[in-house]
Amino acid sequence: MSEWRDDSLIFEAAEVQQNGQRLLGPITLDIREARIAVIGCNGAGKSTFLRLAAGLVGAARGQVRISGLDPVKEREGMLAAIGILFQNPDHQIIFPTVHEELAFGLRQQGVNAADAAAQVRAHLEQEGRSDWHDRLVHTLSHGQKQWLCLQAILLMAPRTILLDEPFAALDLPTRLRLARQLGRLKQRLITITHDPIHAESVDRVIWIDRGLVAADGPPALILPQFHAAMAELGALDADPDPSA
Ligand SMILES: Nc1ncnc2c1ncn2[C@@H]1O[C@H](COP(=O)(O)OP(=O)(O)OP(=O)(O)O)[C@@H](O)[C@H]1O
Repeated sequence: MSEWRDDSLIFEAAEVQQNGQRLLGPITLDIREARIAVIGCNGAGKSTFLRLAAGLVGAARGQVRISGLDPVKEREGMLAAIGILFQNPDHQIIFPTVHEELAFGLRQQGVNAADAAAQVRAHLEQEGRSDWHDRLVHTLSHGQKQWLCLQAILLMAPRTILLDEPFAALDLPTRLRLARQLGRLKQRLITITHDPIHAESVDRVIWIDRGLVAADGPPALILPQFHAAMAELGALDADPDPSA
């Protein structure tokens, strides 16, 4: 990552709209830290924010620049710049077998078929899951599919990895293993998390509320405000009426 001259993620008054309705923004952020947590309530706009960063949705207004590139227009450049792990692995998986799924991203990055196959074998072996090579993806559990999707991204080694609640469906040993694996990575990680302990360990916390950045800064500053607001909401029997 350090060899790359510009690994910034810049959002300039960026807005996401759906059928003329604003889902997110305007958001203005300049992200250069290595470990970022994105926090907020259900429906706040966290996944939409990751999708905007990955170029899966375009900015209806304003702009997004990943390493200086427009993530919607520069799809090829994005393969090395950014990878995203969706909340639901079924939205991500394309191929019927584990080895095909793992090799796909590498092939997209221009690795030849033989080298991609060798890398996949070596990776599964290193993870102690060589027996998964020919497994049919539809026979995997939800958590196993999520693990597979993450391994596919790790094989591609993009400079920034976007993770939408990566631990949500994982059992404890896999979660601990994965946390260690992620902790060792040189890449930037931007993680949507509801886990307060994880959020405490990052360089920067971005709190999204009703499609806007409610607060942004070091965890020691942001998390006490966030937890106080969440405790207040949790004390109510229902969310406040947004139209009131
Ligand atoms: N394609 C869409 N069409 C209409 N509304 C959408 C669409 N995608 C998301 N939304 C709405 O945008 C808002 C933000 O959704 P988003 O998935 O980004 O929230 P989130 O913070 O990731 O929530 P959660 O923690 O529940 O995963 C929600 O109100 C959601 O209903």
